[in-house]
Amino acid sequence: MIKAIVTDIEGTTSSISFVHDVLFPYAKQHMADFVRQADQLNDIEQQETDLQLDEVARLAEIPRDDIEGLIQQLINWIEEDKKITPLKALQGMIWRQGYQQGDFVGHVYKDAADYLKRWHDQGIDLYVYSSGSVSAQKLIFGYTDFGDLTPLFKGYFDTQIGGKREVESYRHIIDKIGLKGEEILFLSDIEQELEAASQASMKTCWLIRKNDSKMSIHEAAKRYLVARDFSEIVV
Ligand SMILES: CSCCC(=O)C(=O)COP(=O)(O)O
Ligand SMILES: [Mg+2]
Repeated sequence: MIKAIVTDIEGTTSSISFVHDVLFPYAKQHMADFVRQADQLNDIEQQETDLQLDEVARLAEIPRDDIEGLIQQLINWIEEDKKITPLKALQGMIWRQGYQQGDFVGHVYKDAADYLKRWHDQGIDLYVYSSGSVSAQKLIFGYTDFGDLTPLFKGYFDTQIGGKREVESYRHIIDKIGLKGEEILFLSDIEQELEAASQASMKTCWLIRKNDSKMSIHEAAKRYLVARDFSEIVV
């Protein structure tokens, strides 16, 4: 019996095009100003930005005072869709401004919003696991066409717990949730993520959305339980 569901975002609850055609370009467009004007942020945000830029400098082996070099590195990583924790944290801070100013709303498919509400009402614990930072996750679900969906979720996981294609990450998530792996259903559009979750003993379902997936549903169904949208997910 499924007692908890852990869902991916991009390609699962939300369209790939929203992430790639709205969020990533917005972060790319505003990254330089955000980093150059970090001294205008409040104290907590300034500290957070500083910590993340320290980490960018360390990972990219760029001198910490080479601000333009750091900005260029961050822009390159956005273009390459790198799932690097400090990049994801900075993107989340930039997107916060976009959501709060009404530049965009978080895209969530209607079937996802409907079934997340239904499962929540049935007493199933809901969690998110995405490469986007926890604060970016709260934003995309906080500013949707269906209102604020964050009260539906019991917890959020990002790459601080580990990469999404690593079995160990799912073992840590199982520990944190405190249920047996078999009692947790993981939803994703990426086969390598399903494989890692499955190896950690979670149940899985592969989302093959018409506009998001190039994979044929018949091919996918040979390897995993599949669903074209949340209404086809069996809990
Ligand atoms: C939290 S919304 C932005 C999603 C994001 O930055 C990303 O890289 C998508 O990763 P996911 O693990 O949700 O496929
Ligand atoms: Mg995904």
